[in-house]
Amino acid sequence: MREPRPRPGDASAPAARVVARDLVVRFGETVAVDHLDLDLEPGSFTALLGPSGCGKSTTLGVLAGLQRPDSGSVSIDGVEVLGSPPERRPVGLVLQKPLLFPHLDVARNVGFGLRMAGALRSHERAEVADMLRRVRLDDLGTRRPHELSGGQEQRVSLARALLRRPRVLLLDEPFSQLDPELRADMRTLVRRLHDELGVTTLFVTHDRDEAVDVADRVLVLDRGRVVGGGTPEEVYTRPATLATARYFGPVNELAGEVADGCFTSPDGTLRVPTGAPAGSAVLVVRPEALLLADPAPGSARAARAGVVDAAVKEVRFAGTHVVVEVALADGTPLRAHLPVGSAVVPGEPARLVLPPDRCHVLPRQPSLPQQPQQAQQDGGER
Ligand SMILES: Nc1ncnc2c1ncn2[C@@H]1O[C@H](COP(=O)(O)OP(=O)(O)OP(=O)(O)O)[C@@H](O)[C@H]1O
Repeated sequence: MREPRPRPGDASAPAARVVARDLVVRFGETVAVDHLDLDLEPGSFTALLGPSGCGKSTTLGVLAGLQRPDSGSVSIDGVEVLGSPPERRPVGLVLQKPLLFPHLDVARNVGFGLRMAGALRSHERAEVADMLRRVRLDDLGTRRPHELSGGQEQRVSLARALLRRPRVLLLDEPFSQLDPELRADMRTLVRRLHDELGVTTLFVTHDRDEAVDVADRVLVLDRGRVVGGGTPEEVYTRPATLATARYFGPVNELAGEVADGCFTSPDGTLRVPTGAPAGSAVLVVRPEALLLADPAPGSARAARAGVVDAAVKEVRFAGTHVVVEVALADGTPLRAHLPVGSAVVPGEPARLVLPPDRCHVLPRQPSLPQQPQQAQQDGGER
Protein backbone atom coordinates (compact mmCIF):
# COMPACT_ATOMS: atom_id res chain seq x y z
CA MET A 1 0.00 0.00 0.00
CA ARG A 2 1.14 3.56 -0.75
CA GLU A 3 2.80 5.61 1.99
CA PRO A 4 0.76 8.72 2.86
CA ARG A 5 1.86 11.58 0.64
CA PRO A 6 3.17 14.78 2.21
CA ARG A 7 0.74 17.67 2.12
CA PRO A 8 1.69 20.43 -0.28
CA GLY A 9 4.36 22.43 1.55
CA ASP A 10 3.19 25.87 0.53
CA ALA A 11 0.32 27.02 2.74
CA SER A 12 -0.72 29.57 0.11
CA ALA A 13 -0.74 26.89 -2.59
CA PRO A 14 -2.94 28.11 -5.41
CA ALA A 15 -4.66 24.79 -6.00
CA ALA A 16 -8.07 24.99 -7.63
CA ARG A 17 -11.21 22.89 -7.63
CA VAL A 18 -12.12 21.70 -11.11
CA VAL A 19 -15.65 20.58 -11.90
CA ALA A 20 -16.86 19.36 -15.28
CA ARG A 21 -20.50 18.48 -15.79
CA ASP A 22 -22.20 16.52 -18.53
CA LEU A 23 -19.46 17.14 -21.09
CA VAL A 24 -20.14 15.91 -24.60
CA VAL A 25 -17.67 16.12 -27.51
CA ARG A 26 -18.54 14.67 -30.89
CA PHE A 27 -16.39 14.36 -33.99
CA GLY A 28 -18.92 13.54 -36.69
CA GLU A 29 -20.33 10.15 -35.77
CA THR A 30 -17.74 9.58 -33.03
CA VAL A 31 -18.75 10.46 -29.49
CA ALA A 32 -15.33 11.11 -27.96
CA VAL A 33 -16.66 12.36 -24.60
CA ASP A 34 -20.04 11.05 -23.53
CA HIS A 35 -21.82 12.99 -20.74
CA LEU A 36 -18.69 13.02 -18.62
CA ASP A 37 -18.60 14.37 -15.06
CA LEU A 38 -15.34 15.17 -13.33
CA ASP A 39 -14.51 16.54 -9.85
CA LEU A 40 -10.92 17.39 -8.96
CA GLU A 41 -10.36 18.45 -5.37
CA PRO A 42 -7.97 21.36 -4.75
CA GLY A 43 -4.41 20.05 -4.58
CA SER A 44 -5.37 16.53 -5.66
CA PHE A 45 -3.29 14.36 -7.98
CA THR A 46 -5.56 12.35 -10.24
CA ALA A 47 -4.66 9.93 -13.02
CA LEU A 48 -7.08 9.70 -15.93
CA LEU A 49 -6.64 6.17 -17.17
CA GLY A 50 -8.15 4.32 -20.08
CA PRO A 51 -7.48 2.52 -23.34
CA SER A 52 -6.48 4.25 -26.55
CA GLY A 53 -9.34 6.25 -28.05
CA CYS A 54 -11.45 6.40 -24.87
CA GLY A 55 -11.43 10.22 -24.85
CA LYS A 56 -8.62 11.11 -22.43
CA SER A 57 -6.88 13.71 -24.61
CA THR A 58 -10.17 15.21 -25.74
CA THR A 59 -11.23 15.65 -22.11
CA LEU A 60 -7.92 17.33 -21.30
CA GLY A 61 -8.29 19.52 -24.38
CA VAL A 62 -11.67 20.73 -23.10
CA LEU A 63 -10.24 21.58 -19.68
CA ALA A 64 -7.28 23.39 -21.27
CA GLY A 65 -9.46 25.32 -23.70
CA LEU A 66 -8.10 23.67 -26.85
CA GLN A 67 -11.33 21.80 -27.58
CA ARG A 68 -14.84 23.22 -27.43
CA PRO A 69 -17.40 20.72 -26.17
CA ASP A 70 -20.78 20.28 -27.85
CA SER A 71 -22.40 20.65 -24.45
CA GLY A 72 -21.63 20.67 -20.75
CA SER A 73 -19.79 22.99 -18.38
CA VAL A 74 -16.34 23.36 -16.84
CA SER A 75 -15.67 25.50 -13.80
CA ILE A 76 -12.46 26.29 -11.97
CA ASP A 77 -13.08 27.39 -8.39
CA GLY A 78 -16.70 27.98 -9.27
CA VAL A 79 -15.96 30.20 -12.29
CA GLU A 80 -17.26 28.91 -15.62
CA VAL A 81 -14.29 28.82 -18.03
CA LEU A 82 -15.67 27.44 -21.28
CA GLY A 83 -15.93 30.96 -22.68
CA SER A 84 -12.27 31.72 -21.84
CA PRO A 85 -9.40 31.10 -24.27
CA PRO A 86 -6.56 28.81 -23.10
CA GLU A 87 -4.26 31.68 -22.10
CA ARG A 88 -6.92 33.15 -19.80
CA ARG A 89 -7.39 29.90 -17.88
CA PRO A 90 -5.24 29.20 -14.80
CA VAL A 91 -4.07 26.00 -16.42
CA GLY A 92 -0.64 24.61 -17.38
CA LEU A 93 -0.44 21.91 -20.02
CA VAL A 94 2.29 19.41 -20.86
CA LEU A 95 1.83 17.26 -23.93
CA GLN A 96 3.41 14.04 -25.17
CA LYS A 97 5.61 16.06 -27.55
CA PRO A 98 7.46 19.00 -25.95
CA LEU A 99 6.80 21.53 -28.79
CA LEU A 100 9.62 23.89 -27.76
CA PHE A 101 10.68 26.86 -29.89
CA PRO A 102 13.82 25.57 -31.66
CA HIS A 103 15.39 29.02 -32.08
CA LEU A 104 15.13 29.93 -28.38
CA ASP A 105 17.38 28.62 -25.64
CA VAL A 106 15.97 26.74 -22.64
CA ALA A 107 15.64 29.83 -20.44
CA ARG A 108 13.83 31.81 -23.15
CA ASN A 109 11.53 28.85 -23.87
CA VAL A 110 10.63 28.57 -20.20
CA GLY A 111 10.14 32.31 -19.79
CA PHE A 112 8.08 32.74 -22.96
CA GLY A 113 4.69 32.95 -21.25
CA LEU A 114 5.84 35.54 -18.72
CA ARG A 115 7.43 37.60 -21.50
CA MET A 116 4.20 37.54 -23.49
CA ALA A 117 2.35 38.67 -20.37
CA GLY A 118 4.65 41.73 -20.24
CA ALA A 119 6.72 40.75 -17.19
CA LEU A 120 9.88 42.71 -16.43
CA ARG A 121 13.04 41.04 -17.73
CA SER A 122 14.52 40.86 -14.20
CA HIS A 123 11.35 39.18 -12.90
CA GLU A 124 11.40 36.71 -15.79
CA ARG A 125 15.06 35.85 -15.13
CA ALA A 126 14.44 35.22 -11.42
CA GLU A 127 11.34 33.11 -12.02
CA VAL A 128 13.00 31.08 -14.78
CA ALA A 129 16.07 30.43 -12.61
CA ASP A 130 13.81 29.24 -9.77
CA MET A 131 11.83 26.93 -12.04
CA LEU A 132 14.93 25.52 -13.77
CA ARG A 133 16.30 24.67 -10.35
CA ARG A 134 13.06 22.92 -9.41
CA VAL A 135 13.21 20.72 -12.52
CA ARG A 136 16.98 20.16 -12.09
CA LEU A 137 18.02 22.01 -15.25
CA ASP A 138 19.95 24.85 -13.62
CA ASP A 139 22.99 24.33 -15.82
CA LEU A 140 21.21 24.02 -19.14
CA GLY A 141 19.52 27.42 -19.51
CA THR A 142 21.61 28.41 -22.49
CA ARG A 143 21.14 25.20 -24.49
CA ARG A 144 18.89 24.98 -27.53
CA PRO A 145 16.17 22.25 -27.66
CA HIS A 146 18.12 20.15 -30.19
CA GLU A 147 20.94 19.87 -27.63
CA LEU A 148 18.65 18.22 -25.05
CA SER A 149 17.71 14.61 -24.34
CA GLY A 150 14.02 13.58 -24.41
CA GLY A 151 13.79 13.70 -20.62
CA GLN A 152 15.43 17.13 -20.49
CA GLU A 153 13.03 18.44 -23.15
CA GLN A 154 10.07 17.27 -21.07
CA ARG A 155 11.53 18.93 -17.98
CA VAL A 156 11.72 22.19 -19.96
CA SER A 157 8.04 21.70 -20.92
CA LEU A 158 7.16 21.15 -17.27
CA ALA A 159 9.08 24.24 -16.18
CA ARG A 160 7.36 26.28 -18.90
CA ALA A 161 3.92 24.99 -17.89
CA LEU A 162 4.53 25.74 -14.21
CA LEU A 163 6.25 29.12 -14.59
CA ARG A 164 3.09 31.17 -14.41
CA ARG A 165 2.03 29.18 -11.32
CA PRO A 166 -1.11 27.65 -12.83
CA ARG A 167 -3.68 26.40 -10.33
CA VAL A 168 -4.32 23.35 -12.48
CA LEU A 169 -1.66 21.23 -14.20
CA LEU A 170 -2.76 18.97 -17.06
CA LEU A 171 -0.34 16.31 -18.28
CA ASP A 172 -1.17 14.33 -21.42
CA GLU A 173 0.99 11.18 -21.49
CA PRO A 174 4.04 13.40 -21.02
CA PHE A 175 6.55 10.60 -20.60
CA SER A 176 5.29 7.98 -23.01
CA GLN A 177 8.25 8.50 -25.34
CA LEU A 178 10.85 8.01 -22.63
CA ASP A 179 12.44 4.74 -21.56
CA PRO A 180 10.98 3.05 -18.44
CA GLU A 181 13.71 4.11 -16.01
CA LEU A 182 13.52 7.75 -17.08
CA ARG A 183 9.72 7.60 -16.93
CA ALA A 184 9.91 6.53 -13.31
CA ASP A 185 12.32 9.41 -12.58
CA MET A 186 10.04 11.90 -14.29
CA ARG A 187 7.01 10.65 -12.36
CA THR A 188 8.88 11.22 -9.13
CA LEU A 189 9.77 14.73 -10.28
CA VAL A 190 6.18 15.56 -11.25
CA ARG A 191 4.92 14.25 -7.95
CA ARG A 192 7.50 16.32 -6.05
CA LEU A 193 6.62 19.46 -8.00
CA HIS A 194 2.95 18.82 -7.26
CA ASP A 195 3.67 18.49 -3.56
CA GLU A 196 5.89 21.61 -3.51
CA LEU A 197 3.62 23.85 -5.55
CA GLY A 198 0.28 22.37 -4.45
CA VAL A 199 -1.20 22.47 -7.94
CA THR A 200 -4.30 20.41 -8.75
CA THR A 201 -2.95 17.85 -11.20
CA LEU A 202 -4.62 15.66 -13.81
CA PHE A 203 -2.30 13.12 -15.40
CA VAL A 204 -3.47 11.27 -18.49
CA THR A 205 -2.01 7.85 -19.11
CA HIS A 206 -3.00 4.48 -20.52
CA ASP A 207 -0.48 2.74 -18.27
CA ARG A 208 -2.16 1.53 -15.09
CA ASP A 209 1.14 0.93 -13.28
CA GLU A 210 2.11 4.53 -13.98
CA ALA A 211 -1.28 5.73 -12.71
CA VAL A 212 -0.99 3.72 -9.51
CA ASP A 213 2.57 4.88 -8.95
CA VAL A 214 1.97 8.59 -9.24
CA ALA A 215 -1.62 9.42 -8.33
CA ASP A 216 -3.70 9.53 -5.15
CA ARG A 217 -6.84 9.00 -7.14
CA VAL A 218 -7.53 7.17 -10.37
CA LEU A 219 -10.41 7.76 -12.77
CA VAL A 220 -11.02 5.10 -15.39
CA LEU A 221 -12.47 6.26 -18.69
CA ASP A 222 -14.22 3.93 -21.10
CA ARG A 223 -15.82 5.08 -24.34
CA GLY A 224 -15.94 8.69 -23.21
CA ARG A 225 -17.41 8.01 -19.77
CA VAL A 226 -15.96 7.71 -16.29
CA VAL A 227 -16.61 4.08 -15.34
CA GLY A 228 -14.70 3.90 -12.08
CA GLY A 229 -12.74 5.95 -9.63
CA GLY A 230 -11.12 5.93 -6.23
CA THR A 231 -7.75 5.38 -4.67
CA PRO A 232 -5.57 2.99 -6.66
CA GLU A 233 -6.22 0.31 -4.05
CA GLU A 234 -10.01 0.78 -4.17
CA VAL A 235 -10.06 0.65 -7.94
CA TYR A 236 -7.97 -2.52 -7.95
CA THR A 237 -9.79 -4.43 -5.22
CA ARG A 238 -13.34 -3.01 -5.31
CA PRO A 239 -13.87 -1.66 -8.83
CA ALA A 240 -17.20 0.03 -9.52
CA THR A 241 -17.65 -1.67 -12.88
CA LEU A 242 -16.51 -4.76 -14.72
CA ALA A 243 -14.77 -2.58 -17.32
CA THR A 244 -12.66 -1.07 -14.53
CA ALA A 245 -11.93 -4.47 -13.02
CA ARG A 246 -10.71 -5.76 -16.37
CA TYR A 247 -8.73 -2.65 -17.17
CA PHE A 248 -6.93 -2.84 -13.86
CA GLY A 249 -5.35 -6.21 -14.44
CA PRO A 250 -6.14 -9.90 -14.72
CA VAL A 251 -9.35 -10.77 -12.94
CA ASN A 252 -11.51 -13.88 -12.55
CA GLU A 253 -15.21 -13.44 -13.29
CA LEU A 254 -17.97 -15.77 -12.09
CA ALA A 255 -21.59 -15.28 -13.12
CA GLY A 256 -24.31 -15.87 -10.52
CA GLU A 257 -27.22 -14.39 -8.61
CA VAL A 258 -27.48 -12.29 -5.51
CA ALA A 259 -30.35 -13.02 -3.14
CA ASP A 260 -30.72 -12.32 0.59
CA GLY A 261 -27.27 -10.73 0.81
CA CYS A 262 -25.48 -13.70 -0.65
CA PHE A 263 -23.92 -14.32 -4.07
CA THR A 264 -24.54 -17.86 -5.33
CA SER A 265 -23.02 -19.48 -8.42
CA PRO A 266 -25.49 -21.25 -10.79
CA ASP A 267 -24.80 -24.73 -9.36
CA GLY A 268 -24.98 -23.42 -5.79
CA THR A 269 -21.49 -24.60 -4.88
CA LEU A 270 -20.09 -21.11 -4.36
CA ARG A 271 -21.76 -18.83 -1.83
CA VAL A 272 -20.25 -15.50 -0.82
CA PRO A 273 -21.88 -12.91 1.43
CA THR A 274 -22.20 -9.52 -0.27
CA GLY A 275 -23.79 -6.11 0.06
CA ALA A 276 -24.54 -6.03 -3.69
CA PRO A 277 -28.20 -5.60 -4.74
CA ALA A 278 -30.33 -8.67 -5.53
CA GLY A 279 -30.30 -9.91 -9.14
CA SER A 280 -27.89 -11.14 -11.79
CA ALA A 281 -24.33 -10.49 -10.75
CA VAL A 282 -20.69 -11.13 -11.48
CA LEU A 283 -18.23 -12.01 -8.76
CA VAL A 284 -14.72 -10.71 -9.47
CA VAL A 285 -11.61 -11.92 -7.69
CA ARG A 286 -7.94 -11.34 -8.52
CA PRO A 287 -5.74 -14.40 -9.22
CA GLU A 288 -3.45 -13.67 -6.27
CA ALA A 289 -6.41 -13.80 -3.86
CA LEU A 290 -7.15 -17.48 -4.54
CA LEU A 291 -5.80 -20.10 -2.13
CA LEU A 292 -5.39 -23.84 -2.30
CA ALA A 293 -7.82 -25.55 0.11
CA ASP A 294 -6.94 -28.45 2.33
CA PRO A 295 -7.98 -31.46 0.20
CA ALA A 296 -8.98 -33.63 3.17
CA PRO A 297 -12.74 -34.25 2.99
CA GLY A 298 -14.66 -32.51 5.72
CA SER A 299 -11.69 -30.40 6.75
CA ALA A 300 -12.50 -27.11 8.38
CA ARG A 301 -11.21 -25.16 5.40
CA ALA A 302 -13.22 -27.11 2.84
CA ALA A 303 -16.40 -26.42 4.77
CA ARG A 304 -15.88 -22.66 4.58
CA ALA A 305 -17.77 -20.37 2.26
CA GLY A 306 -16.04 -19.61 -1.03
CA VAL A 307 -14.64 -23.08 -1.80
CA VAL A 308 -14.82 -24.51 -5.33
CA ASP A 309 -13.75 -27.78 -6.90
CA ALA A 310 -11.88 -27.45 -10.16
CA ALA A 311 -9.80 -29.36 -12.68
CA VAL A 312 -6.22 -28.15 -13.13
CA LYS A 313 -5.50 -27.38 -16.79
CA GLU A 314 -2.08 -25.79 -16.72
CA VAL A 315 0.63 -24.77 -14.27
CA ARG A 316 3.28 -22.22 -15.25
CA PHE A 317 6.27 -21.05 -13.24
CA ALA A 318 6.34 -17.23 -12.95
CA GLY A 319 9.30 -16.60 -10.66
CA THR A 320 7.58 -15.37 -7.50
CA HIS A 321 4.56 -17.72 -7.89
CA VAL A 322 3.00 -20.32 -10.18
CA VAL A 323 0.16 -19.38 -12.51
CA VAL A 324 -2.48 -22.09 -12.28
CA GLU A 325 -5.25 -22.29 -14.88
CA VAL A 326 -8.24 -24.35 -13.73
CA ALA A 327 -11.80 -25.00 -14.94
CA LEU A 328 -14.90 -25.36 -12.78
CA ALA A 329 -17.41 -28.17 -13.42
CA ASP A 330 -19.43 -25.92 -15.77
CA GLY A 331 -16.28 -25.02 -17.73
CA THR A 332 -15.77 -21.56 -16.21
CA PRO A 333 -12.02 -20.85 -16.29
CA LEU A 334 -10.25 -19.46 -13.24
CA ARG A 335 -6.68 -18.37 -12.76
CA ALA A 336 -4.85 -18.59 -9.43
CA HIS A 337 -1.42 -17.31 -8.47
CA LEU A 338 -0.19 -19.82 -5.90
CA PRO A 339 3.08 -20.20 -4.02
CA VAL A 340 5.85 -21.97 -5.90
CA GLY A 341 5.74 -25.66 -4.96
CA SER A 342 1.93 -25.78 -4.45
CA ALA A 343 0.46 -29.26 -4.86
CA VAL A 344 -1.24 -28.70 -8.21
CA VAL A 345 -0.79 -31.05 -11.15
CA PRO A 346 -2.27 -30.61 -14.63
CA GLY A 347 -5.08 -33.13 -15.22
CA GLU A 348 -5.80 -33.56 -11.51
CA PRO A 349 -8.55 -32.00 -9.38
CA ALA A 350 -7.88 -29.11 -7.00
CA ARG A 351 -10.00 -27.41 -4.39
CA LEU A 352 -9.64 -23.64 -4.31
CA VAL A 353 -10.71 -21.06 -1.75
CA LEU A 354 -12.09 -17.74 -2.95
CA PRO A 355 -11.83 -15.78 0.34
CA PRO A 356 -15.08 -13.82 0.70
CA ASP A 357 -13.23 -10.71 1.86
CA ARG A 358 -11.21 -10.69 -1.38
CA CYS A 359 -14.28 -11.24 -3.59
CA HIS A 360 -16.18 -8.30 -5.02
CA VAL A 361 -19.68 -8.64 -6.45
CA LEU A 362 -21.00 -6.37 -9.21
CA PRO A 363 -24.43 -6.19 -10.81
CA ARG A 364 -24.32 -7.86 -14.24
CA GLN A 365 -24.03 -5.32 -17.06
CA PRO A 366 -25.71 -6.53 -20.23
CA SER A 367 -23.46 -4.35 -22.42
CA LEU A 368 -20.29 -6.13 -21.32
CA PRO A 369 -19.97 -9.69 -22.61
CA GLN A 370 -18.26 -12.31 -20.48
CA GLN A 371 -14.52 -12.42 -21.09
CA PRO A 372 -13.65 -15.52 -23.13
CA GLN A 373 -10.52 -16.08 -21.01
CA GLN A 374 -10.90 -14.34 -17.70
CA ALA A 375 -7.75 -13.17 -15.99
CA GLN A 376 -5.92 -13.21 -19.29
CA GLN A 377 -7.05 -10.03 -20.92
CA ASP A 378 -3.63 -8.49 -20.99
CA GLY A 379 -1.47 -11.51 -20.42
CA GLY A 380 -0.32 -9.80 -17.23
CA GLU A 381 1.02 -11.89 -14.37
CA ARG A 382 0.33 -9.34 -11.70
N1 LIG B 1 -9.88 15.92 -34.27
C1 LIG B 1 -10.53 14.76 -34.31
N2 LIG B 1 -11.31 14.43 -35.38
C2 LIG B 1 -12.00 13.29 -35.42
N3 LIG B 1 -11.98 12.36 -34.43
C3 LIG B 1 -11.22 12.62 -33.37
C4 LIG B 1 -10.45 13.82 -33.24
N4 LIG B 1 -9.81 13.80 -32.06
C5 LIG B 1 -10.14 12.63 -31.46
N5 LIG B 1 -10.98 11.92 -32.24
C6 LIG B 1 -11.59 10.62 -31.91
O1 LIG B 1 -12.19 10.76 -30.63
C7 LIG B 1 -11.96 9.59 -29.86
C8 LIG B 1 -11.23 9.95 -28.57
O2 LIG B 1 -9.92 10.40 -28.92
P1 LIG B 1 -8.85 10.82 -27.81
O3 LIG B 1 -7.63 11.28 -28.53
O4 LIG B 1 -9.48 11.75 -26.86
O5 LIG B 1 -8.57 9.44 -27.09
P2 LIG B 1 -7.41 9.04 -26.07
O6 LIG B 1 -8.04 8.26 -24.98
O7 LIG B 1 -6.63 10.25 -25.68
O8 LIG B 1 -6.51 8.09 -26.98
P3 LIG B 1 -4.91 7.81 -26.94
O9 LIG B 1 -4.61 7.13 -25.64
O10 LIG B 1 -4.70 6.92 -28.12
O11 LIG B 1 -4.23 9.15 -27.07
C9 LIG B 1 -11.21 8.62 -30.75
O12 LIG B 1 -12.14 7.76 -31.36
C10 LIG B 1 -10.56 9.53 -31.78
O13 LIG B 1 -10.37 8.83 -33.00
